[in-house]
Amino acid sequence: LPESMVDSHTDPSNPDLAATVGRTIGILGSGDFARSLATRLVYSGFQVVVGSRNPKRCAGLFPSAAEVTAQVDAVKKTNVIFVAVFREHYSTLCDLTDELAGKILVDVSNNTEINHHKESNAEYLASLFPACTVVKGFNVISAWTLQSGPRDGNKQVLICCDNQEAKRTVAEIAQVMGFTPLDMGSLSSACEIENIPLRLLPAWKIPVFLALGLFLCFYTYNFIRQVLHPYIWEQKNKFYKIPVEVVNSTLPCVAYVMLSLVYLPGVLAASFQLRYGTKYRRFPDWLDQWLQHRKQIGLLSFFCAALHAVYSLCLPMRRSHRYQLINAAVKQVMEKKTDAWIEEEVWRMEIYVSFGIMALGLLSLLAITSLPSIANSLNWREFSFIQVKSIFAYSRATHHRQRGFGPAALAYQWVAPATPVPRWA
Ligand SMILES: NC(=O)C1=CN([C@@H]2O[C@H](COP(=O)(O)OP(=O)(O)OC[C@H]3O[C@@H](n4cnc5c(N)ncnc54)[C@H](OP(=O)(O)O)[C@@H]3O)[C@@H](O)[C@H]2O)C=CC1
Ligand SMILES: [Cu+2]
Repeated sequence: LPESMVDSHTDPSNPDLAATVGRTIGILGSGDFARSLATRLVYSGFQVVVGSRNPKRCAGLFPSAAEVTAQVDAVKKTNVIFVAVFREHYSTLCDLTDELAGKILVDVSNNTEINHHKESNAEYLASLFPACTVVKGFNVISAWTLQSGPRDGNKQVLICCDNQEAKRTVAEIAQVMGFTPLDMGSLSSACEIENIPLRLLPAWKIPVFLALGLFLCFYTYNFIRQVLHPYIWEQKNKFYKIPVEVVNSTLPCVAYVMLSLVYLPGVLAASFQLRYGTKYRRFPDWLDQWLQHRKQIGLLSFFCAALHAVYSLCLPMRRSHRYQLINAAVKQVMEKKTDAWIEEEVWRMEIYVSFGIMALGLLSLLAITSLPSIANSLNWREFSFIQVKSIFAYSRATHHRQRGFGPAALAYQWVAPATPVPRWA
């Protein structure tokens, strides 16, 4: 598992950090990424020298504090060089082999397809320049993020390299730029790091399929009950219920089951830990996976509940509802009844609607506090106050505090992962 490099470097008075500022950093290439990187580095207090094949043409595009020169000159002036060039053009840099010898090259490149090439871009660069130390990093950061400054949800820079010293240097640069460096180990992890920006919402795949599956099951059940059964046994045509009413009775079922699936793995994890008497034993893989998907499952549950609320609000807008109302009124007139008020029914509905609104309110609170930017602004007690006490009895919560971060605390968290996973995952 990735080990965060932050802890040992967070101290701003750290002499290593102070030494990085004011240092010269080189960039090869003058494209979007190079420009954003140069801007960020200049803001962060570094000297920047950009090496371009055509320095005159692109000098105006860079901040004035950055020096734009020929590739050879730029390389000579610094020991750390970001290669902001596509993989396809790495070989054109071979003219610089002598000047580059002994320096740190940072490979920031991405691919257009997962596992497109046999070896990762970084390993390819390392094979072209055996006398250099290649560090993989920054590819998970977009040019836009670089330019606008690191934001909460997108702060981590994954770094890997075979040389500890070089990795440390690049990690320090990332830190001065306001990012959170994350040590991903040796250069052989580069392939994994290069695949990250290409994955489409990896954490959402299982939860989305789960939600769809549940929806399908409940929809079929509700369809049989509300439409098919009356049709077969009473010859009543209720097919108009398919688009709204059946969907509306399906959504809360999905929301409830999903919400219980958010809390169930915590309980299982707690029993697992109690059974083995330790929290230092790994959970089985399926449980680990499940624990890590709780946030997405919870948010999908909220999504279904929110849709259910909108559908419910729209129920009286339908023409079918209007006809039913008129028919009932006509029927009542024919029966010469003047008052249709049934006290019990009225109370049932009032309470029913009120509870529904409150449940949705609580669920929104859970969903909002599970967003990283908000969860980060709460401390552990505040977080558990909202996540735990808004739902469970206070006695359970005091029980957690005695157990610290042990099994019981785990049981009721919605989002905190059992194992440290990178934020972007
Ligand atoms: N754009 C983004 O958001 C991100 C980009 N990256 C990576 O950064 C790298 C650069 O991307 P980006 O800046 O967007 O690309 P651009 O096409 O905008 O820039 C590429 C630059 O490469 C330089 N270059 C050097 N040698 C050659 C050559 N032989 N043929 C063509 N160009 C050459 C050129 O600069 P000059 O003419 O001055 O020599 C050119 O400006 C890529 O590897 C990309 O995967 C990674 C993360 C995000
Ligand atoms: Cu409801």
